[in-house]
Amino acid sequence: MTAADSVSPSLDVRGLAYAYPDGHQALFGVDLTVGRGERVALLGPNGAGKTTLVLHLNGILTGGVGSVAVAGLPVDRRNLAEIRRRVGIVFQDPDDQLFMPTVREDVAFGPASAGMRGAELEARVMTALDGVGMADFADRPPHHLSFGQRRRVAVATVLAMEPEILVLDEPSSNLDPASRRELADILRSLDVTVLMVTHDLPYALELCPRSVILSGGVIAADGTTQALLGDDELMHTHRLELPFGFDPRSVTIGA
Ligand SMILES: Nc1ncnc2c1ncn2[C@@H]1O[C@H](COP(=O)(O)OP(=O)(O)OP(=O)(O)O)[C@@H](O)[C@H]1O
Repeated sequence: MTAADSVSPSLDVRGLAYAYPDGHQALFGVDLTVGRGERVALLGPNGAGKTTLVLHLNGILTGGVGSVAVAGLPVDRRNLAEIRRRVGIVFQDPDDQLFMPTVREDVAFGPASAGMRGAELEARVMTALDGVGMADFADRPPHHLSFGQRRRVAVATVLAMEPEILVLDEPSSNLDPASRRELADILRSLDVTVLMVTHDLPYALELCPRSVILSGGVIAADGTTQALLGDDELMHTHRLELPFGFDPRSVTIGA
């Protein structure tokens, strides 16, 4: 297994342009660099190209113009196994990621597929489950857990691969306020680079010091989440709306 390059940024996207096979151009030259340990929210209206961008990060989509590198390693067909270890994507529906009889087996699946066995595997699984506060649930069937607990286990399945970057698609969706807060605390406690795609702007503000707005297939803004969400004209232009009465200056951002 290639060691991740410790000097390069976690993610380096340069000039990424992509048209779907039907000819629809979804990305028009995206540049995005995310440094080690940063937490960045990827914001933008429906159809902006956020999913298209994310699917390029681990090579699910390829064939566009430009380049994507993860910790210095270019995303291309020859590197896909290592890239998929480095880029952990947590999809919106945890049931897309949980399919084994027990939580432990689900979390073990990735590292075991990469050849890990025995005490090393068990330690890896328990560290990942501890990280999301689910160690006590290791022997439970995932389908007996609540939605919020299943989402945490889905995060653990990705953490067990010790990714360079954790990509979360709408992590707060369908969570009650307590689960939402608990997941935010967990994500803040992790020592990993985070890219979070979300329409939940208060959650972006709570978790991510930096945000990027993708709109019409281009990066329209990149700055502190507080500054972006506080810019009424920018928000209006890109169809981003804060909940009524929400003042982004009133939130203390967790570093
Ligand atoms: N398989 C596909 N074939 C053709 N066009 C597609 C395909 N998937 C997405 N698109 C188009 O590409 C554009 C970007 O879509 P994408 O799903 O990346 O947006 P998004 O920002 O993730 O939106 P949302 O917030 O609604 O999830 C949209 O215009 C969409 O219709």
